[in-house]
Amino acid sequence: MSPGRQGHCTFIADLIISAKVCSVVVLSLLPAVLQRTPIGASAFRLTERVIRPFHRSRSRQGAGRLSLYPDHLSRTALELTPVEPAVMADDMCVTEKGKEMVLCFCTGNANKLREVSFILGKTVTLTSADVDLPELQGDPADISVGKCRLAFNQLKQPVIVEDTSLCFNALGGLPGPYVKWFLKKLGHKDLPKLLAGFDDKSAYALCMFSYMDDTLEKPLLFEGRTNGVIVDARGDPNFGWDPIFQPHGFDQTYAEMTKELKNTISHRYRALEKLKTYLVQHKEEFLTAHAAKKVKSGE
Ligand SMILES: O=c1nc[nH]c2c1ncn2[C@H]1C[C@H](O)[C@@H](COP(=O)(O)OP(=O)(O)OP(=O)(O)O)O1
Ligand SMILES: [Mg+2]
Repeated sequence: MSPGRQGHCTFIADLIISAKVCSVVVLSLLPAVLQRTPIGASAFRLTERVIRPFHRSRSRQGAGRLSLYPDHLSRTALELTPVEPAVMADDMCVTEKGKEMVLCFCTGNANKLREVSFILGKTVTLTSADVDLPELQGDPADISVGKCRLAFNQLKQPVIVEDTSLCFNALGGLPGPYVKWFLKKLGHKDLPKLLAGFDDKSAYALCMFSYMDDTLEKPLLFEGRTNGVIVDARGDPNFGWDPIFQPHGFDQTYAEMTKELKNTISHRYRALEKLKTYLVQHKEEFLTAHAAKKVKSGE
C-alpha cells in the first residue's frame, strides 16, 4: 500500500475509534441528563431499553444504597419489568413532616416492591434498599427472620424483609422457599410438570414478612397464606410463578387478575394486613423512640 493510502486508512480508523468513544460517553451520560429535564422521567423510560447495558452496570455499583421510592423503583425495575410510576406516585405516603413512620423494605425484587408499596399505601413512608442479602435455606420463618437480622445489621434503621414460598401439597410443601431456583431452571411454564404424576394439584402461596427496629430484641414475623391450585400457565408472565397459581374461589390465575384484585387477596396482602395492624397499634411508640434517637444523635 502507498504511504498516502496508508495515511488515509489510519485517519479513517482514528475517526471510527473517536466516534465509538464519543457514543459511549454520550450514552453513559444520557440517563443523568434526561432525568434532570422537565420531560426527564418519561424520556428516560423511553430510552431505558437502549441504555439498559449501561444502566445494569451502574445499578450493580449502587447495590446496598438507600433510595427514596420512585427513583429506586425506576432503577431496579429495569432488570425485571416495565415500571408504572403513576400508581406508585399516587400511593406515596405524605404525612406531617417529622411524624411519619419511615420503614425500609429490603428487596432486590422490583415486583415485590411495587406490590408492597401499593398495599401499605399511606400507613408508612416506604423507602427501599437493594441490599445484597444471601438466599438463606431452611424453614420459611427462619429464612425471613435471618434475612431481617442481616438487613437490620447493615442499615441500622426500621426495616422489613419478606421471603415468599410456593408450596405444592403433593410434594410435602416443596418447592417452598426454593421456588426461586426452580423458576430459574425450569421457567414458570414447566413448573406444573412437577405435579404430572399426582392427582392433587393443590398448593399455597406463603409470604413471611419480618420487621425489626432497635427497640426490639428480635424480628417480628407476619405470615400470609393464600390457598389455590397449580394450573398450566395463563396470563401476564411478568412476575415469577403468577401465571400458574390460581387462588381458590377464582377462575383466574394471579397473572390474569388486575393488580388491585391480586393485592386484596394475595399471600403478600394477608401478611401485610397483619404488619399494618401492628404498625398502627405501635405508631406512638415508634415515633417516640425515633424522636428520642434523633435528639440523642443531635439531628
Ligand atoms: O407474588 C408473587 N408472585 C409470583 N412470583 C413471586 C411472588 N413473590 C415472589 N415470587 C417469586 C420471586 C422469586 O423467584 C421467588 C421468591 O423468592 P424470594 O427470595 O422471596 O424473592 P427474591 O429473591 O426475588 O426477592 P428478595 O430480594 O426480596 O429476596 O418467588
Ligand atoms: Mg431472595
